[in-house]
Amino acid sequence: MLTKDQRRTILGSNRHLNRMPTGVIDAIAEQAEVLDFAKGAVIFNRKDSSVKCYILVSGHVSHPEVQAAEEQFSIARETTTQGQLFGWAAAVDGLPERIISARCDVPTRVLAFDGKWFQDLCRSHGEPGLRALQDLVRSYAGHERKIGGRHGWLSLRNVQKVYDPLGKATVAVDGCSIEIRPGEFCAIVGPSGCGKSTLLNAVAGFDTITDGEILLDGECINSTKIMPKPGPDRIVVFQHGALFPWATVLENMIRGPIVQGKMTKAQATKRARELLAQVGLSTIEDRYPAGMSSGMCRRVEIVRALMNDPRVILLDEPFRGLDALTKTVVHNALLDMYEMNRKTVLFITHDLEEAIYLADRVLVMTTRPGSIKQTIFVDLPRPRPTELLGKEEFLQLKDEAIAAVHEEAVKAFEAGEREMA
Ligand SMILES: Nc1ncnc2c1ncn2[C@@H]1O[C@H](COP(=O)(O)OP(=O)(O)OP(=O)(O)O)[C@@H](O)[C@H]1O
Repeated sequence: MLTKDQRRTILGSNRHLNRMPTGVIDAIAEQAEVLDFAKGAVIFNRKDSSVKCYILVSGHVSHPEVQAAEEQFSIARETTTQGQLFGWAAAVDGLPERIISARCDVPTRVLAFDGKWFQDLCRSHGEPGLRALQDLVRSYAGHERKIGGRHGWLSLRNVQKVYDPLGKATVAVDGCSIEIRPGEFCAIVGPSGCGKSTLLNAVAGFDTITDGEILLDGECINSTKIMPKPGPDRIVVFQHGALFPWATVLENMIRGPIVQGKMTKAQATKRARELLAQVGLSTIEDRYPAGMSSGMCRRVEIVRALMNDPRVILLDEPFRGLDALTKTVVHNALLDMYEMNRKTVLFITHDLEEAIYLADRVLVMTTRPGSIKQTIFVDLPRPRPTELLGKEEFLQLKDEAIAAVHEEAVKAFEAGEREMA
């Protein structure tokens, strides 16, 4: 069972509810029922006259009627993030017909409350409550982008990349499609050479693609028709540190936004200090990279990535080569940063344990030419304590990932043998 405090925390993680008067969250925490559904169960279907609202606690829910095109800015095809609200459509007066079904893809837990009661509750909190309810409806019903909602929707559609050095074509990636929702933490794993970095470089705008398209918040950022370019909306953190050795931590943090003309020195310094304080690094602002451990440097790089308020953070094996203990520290630093800022994260790694510990969803790639072979939904609640690494539910997901990657690694090895023969 969930305690009232736990319910409050989950409800408070919904940014719309969080903007309403605190009485709203308290009242829902009081009223809501905790419901558990098995894999495959239907929470409601579109013919239902149910007027319940649901908040996801854990699990994964699909809404099959939502079309890919609408998904871009409107109702989600999936409910995957803790605190996400669904099922509201039938409950809200005056909303255009948009009643969808909800089916559980994995065992799912929700907080359920009566929709009409919820509307009245918002009204009873007066004008601010009503306005917040209208915002909530508008944003979930298709105007999220127009009202300046959350950014960072990444769509890779049928992406292909053929490298052609000296005329010997290498098809690195083919038919690769991925949708990453704003604020989702998505990890990509796969055998060596399957095209992970190729995908990340294409999203970052460092390289072209030979077919398909990549969109960020609906805008095409890479296709055969446009020349991709990197931008401050996509920040990359690489395996090999990229701090300026001649600059202090603070100078490293503020340099980018100042050079790009995005902030004055005073603004950048203020922002940098806020971010360093958020992750407990205030005391090291005058240190130089050479005087810091590699783990500490990596933590600074992660917070530096937030300076420009990017839409997406791209991490290419950022922790490769760190020892196990340091990895634990940087993982927790990354999770803290993610909890506080909820940016869309695309994380590439060989380390399956790391992928599951950090991500909401782990995508396993096939051997080259790479495409998505399997999706592993990591329905483990956040925040994630280190003890989770030994828990049965964690180990099961890890086994699933190991089996999927191993199969592909064997194929890659056999293909390599054939190429050598
Ligand atoms: N610039 C390039 N020119 C030619 N081939 C390339 C180039 N970059 C990558 N490749 C090839 O494309 C394939 C995918 O490479 P990529 O680096 O994306 O794989 P990866 O999954 O990130 O590998 P790893 O896990 O080993 O880092 C590999 O066969 C690689 O040799």
